[in-house]
Amino acid sequence: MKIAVIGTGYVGLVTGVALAEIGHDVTCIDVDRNKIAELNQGIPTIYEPGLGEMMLRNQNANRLFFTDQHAKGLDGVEVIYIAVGTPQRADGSANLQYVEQAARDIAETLRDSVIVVIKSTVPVGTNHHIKEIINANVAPGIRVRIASNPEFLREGSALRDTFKGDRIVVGTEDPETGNILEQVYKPFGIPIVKTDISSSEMIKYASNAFLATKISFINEIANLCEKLGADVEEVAKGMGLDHRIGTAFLKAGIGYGGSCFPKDTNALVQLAGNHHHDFNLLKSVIEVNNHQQRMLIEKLITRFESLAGKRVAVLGLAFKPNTDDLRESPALVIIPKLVDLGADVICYDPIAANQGTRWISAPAVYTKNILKALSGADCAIIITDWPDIKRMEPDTYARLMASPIVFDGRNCYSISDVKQAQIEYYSVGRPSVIPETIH
Ligand SMILES: NC(=O)C1=CN([C@@H]2O[C@H](COP(=O)(O)OP(=O)(O)OC[C@H]3O[C@@H](n4cnc5c(N)ncnc54)[C@H](O)[C@@H]3O)[C@@H](O)[C@H]2O)C=CC1
Ligand SMILES: O=C(O)[C@H]1O[C@H](OP(=O)(O)OP(=O)(O)OC[C@H]2O[C@@H](n3ccc(=O)[nH]c3=O)[C@H](O)[C@@H]2O)[C@H](O)[C@@H](O)[C@@H]1O
Repeated sequence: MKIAVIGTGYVGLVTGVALAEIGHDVTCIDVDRNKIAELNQGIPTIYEPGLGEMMLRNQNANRLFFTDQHAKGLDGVEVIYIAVGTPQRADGSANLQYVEQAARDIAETLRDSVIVVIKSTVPVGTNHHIKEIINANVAPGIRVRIASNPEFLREGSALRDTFKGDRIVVGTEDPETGNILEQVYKPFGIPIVKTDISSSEMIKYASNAFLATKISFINEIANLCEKLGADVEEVAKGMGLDHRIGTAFLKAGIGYGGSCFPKDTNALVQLAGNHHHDFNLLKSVIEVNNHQQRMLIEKLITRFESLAGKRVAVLGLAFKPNTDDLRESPALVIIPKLVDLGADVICYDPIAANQGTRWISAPAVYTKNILKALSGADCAIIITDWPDIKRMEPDTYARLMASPIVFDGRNCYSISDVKQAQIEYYSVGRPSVIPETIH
């Protein structure tokens, strides 16, 4: 099938590449000329393991094209995906200006009837609003059908999530549109949930809000474990083995970040409020997360009388491993606060180090060399559980640092391993380790 994808951010690019990989003829359109130029040279504009090879293979097979010209990209297509951003407005609601603009661009360019699929995460009611915009601007006689098809991929495992996802959700106004999209997706062999448009839009927000709730729940349990002498890793394992609960998303830590959980939970609270529904549970989930992101700093302040002049190594900038994305990363809260408290901050990230100065204005040094970051440091803070950080022997901290005091926001090491290394260790929801010699 001939398909266009509007937007080549994370979702648009992965969607375009995956649809080409299963045999469709795909053109991705973006208004960002620099991105299109890079993509046309076979350079992926996001960091995602395996994406570059798949992209190039499909470009070489003439199944995948990139353009900044809507007229060229939309010519003769049967299905158009909208995958542009829906960032958060100051009041927490979703900013729909890019989706609305994409709808106007489509309407002004269309010459034939099509199905417009909204893949961007949008509040309930947006698909109907977008259909109205298109119908108001499209040439007479052109029939546009609309469909909601939310995306569930995770950054860093986007290809696996796309090719081996649990379900594909398709919300339509009529069964025929649902059947056509079912054909588009058939080669993936993933169960397809066909539903109405409003339910489909809500499935996306409810899923992200539920996952965020699981994380804030286990983080609250972790905070309680610290006070009561229990170990949250043991608790999560014991809970998760009950199939009704499940082990996924029960990893306690420094709080969730990223481009979606924070924005989508806020947008759902706003949407509820607009309909006179006070979503108290979700408001608490957000509050718990905001506190969790500051929790390591509180521990640091309790441990040190003053951070003035202390050399602090921050390990990890990205909001999670396998991405260079810093959006809503706890690093954005923690690093400026450390600088404020007078610390001399050096930050390590294997992939995102060169993004540091773009995102954080407070003065800090950024490096891709973990040994350089740790050498001579007075304490270390782990923000991202990158595999190389997790693989590092705990006694490396003792060997390299001026004083091996580690605040681990991701529970990277087992308590028994840490006890064998001569380091002082504070993690999340587990007993602290303070070697005899330090007492
Ligand atoms: N990033 C993620 O992992 C996931 C994101 N989502 C949702 O998918 C949507 C897209 O997210 P991202 O890919 O992260 O967005 P992004 O902000 O990284 O990229 C959006 C792209 O759209 C382009 N664009 C904006 N207006 C345009 C227009 N009128 N015509 C052509 N291109 C245009 C921009 O230049 C940009 O390249 C959002 O609603 C997000 O909530 C859903 C699941 C996962
Ligand atoms: O709508 C979206 O954009 C996407 O948001 C999340 O995906 P993503 O943000 O890429 O990453 P996750 O792996 O879900 O992690 C989000 C945050 O939660 C944290 N997390 C995750 C799991 C956990 O057990 N504990 C925990 O603290 C991670 O460290 C990270 O900061 C969802 O998992 C995707 O299904 C969804 O499509």
